[in-house]
Amino acid sequence: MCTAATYKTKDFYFGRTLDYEFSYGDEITITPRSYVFNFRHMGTLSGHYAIIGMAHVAGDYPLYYDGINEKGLGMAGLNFVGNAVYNEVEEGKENIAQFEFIPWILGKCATVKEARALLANINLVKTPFSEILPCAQLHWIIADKNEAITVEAMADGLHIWDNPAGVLTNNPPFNQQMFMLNNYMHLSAKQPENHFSDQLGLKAYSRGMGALGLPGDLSSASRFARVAFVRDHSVSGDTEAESVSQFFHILGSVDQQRGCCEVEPGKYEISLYTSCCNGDKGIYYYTTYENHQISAVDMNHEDLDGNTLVRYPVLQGEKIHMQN
Ligand SMILES: C[C@H](CCC(=O)NCCS(=O)(=O)O)[C@H]1CC[C@H]2[C@@H]3CC[C@@H]4C[C@H](O)CC[C@]4(C)[C@H]3C[C@H](O)[C@]12C
Repeated sequence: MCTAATYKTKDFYFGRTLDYEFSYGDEITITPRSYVFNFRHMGTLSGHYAIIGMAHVAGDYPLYYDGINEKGLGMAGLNFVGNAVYNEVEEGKENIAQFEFIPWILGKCATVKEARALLANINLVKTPFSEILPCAQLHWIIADKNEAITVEAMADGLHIWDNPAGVLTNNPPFNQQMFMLNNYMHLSAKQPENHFSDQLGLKAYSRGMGALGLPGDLSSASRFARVAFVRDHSVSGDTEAESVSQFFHILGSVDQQRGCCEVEPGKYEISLYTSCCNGDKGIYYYTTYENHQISAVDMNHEDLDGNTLVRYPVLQGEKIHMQN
């Protein structure tokens, strides 16, 4: 499972949790403007927007899971198992392999509006990256400071949904996730009033009862509702520290602890990392399951006109601030 969200204070923030039972070996990876992308069916692309994000680098190719570009456009791929369907190559279309989708959009588009235009002629194809890295079944969130969309390639075609909630999790398809939010329209951050009965002296005996019924489990639909509620009610100051802190609290509401989601005997899905990109400043913040201290890589500290990938390892290990 995974959860992605957008957030806005003074700046625009975008990030995700990556929940799985093992890591593919990821690095915070900056692709500078002159790095040459050799698209499988679309020729080469150099001279594109610079990108920073989390990627598994294979043979000098950045297989991005999530990231932002220098214009503040963000994109993340999340599991969509059983529903994602990719096509055969089609003459006259822009044929993009699933693993090329993030570089294609973030390399070429400055805004969601531009991404929508590029998506009009796209054909997401099933060409795998390699034999050992076959197609991942994903759907995507693409967002900037003004709006977000969800892209789902399914058996009945490519869906591009407006995403006013600014969140994405996994199954079921996005329109169903949005519909299920209707079930929670009575939830509130305020204390509830007794509409149940005027015969019974019911009262709020605890704080937080306005959101009683918000699902607390780890299922994709429950995480969708929970993070949508938390994000929508989030209050934060405008400073970078306050905003980043609040963003990690939003995604903290769907954090997965080892032991609660057993995927096979003795194997547990956990939140391997949580990211928070500042789209305006080009900074990639992250924490990991084993490292709650926020670490960060700033793309503007690198030469963005270069042609080789810049890679930083994910820092692990808890740093405990002993006070005596
Ligand atoms: C496992 C992750 C999703 C986690 C998730 O959602 N778990 C919920 C399970 S559940 O759905 O809730 O049951 C996904 C998210 C992004 C993926 C990479 C994308 C680039 C690249 C694409 C290539 O084609 C294959 C290798 C590749 C490195 C991919 C590996 C893996 O697939 C990644 C990490």
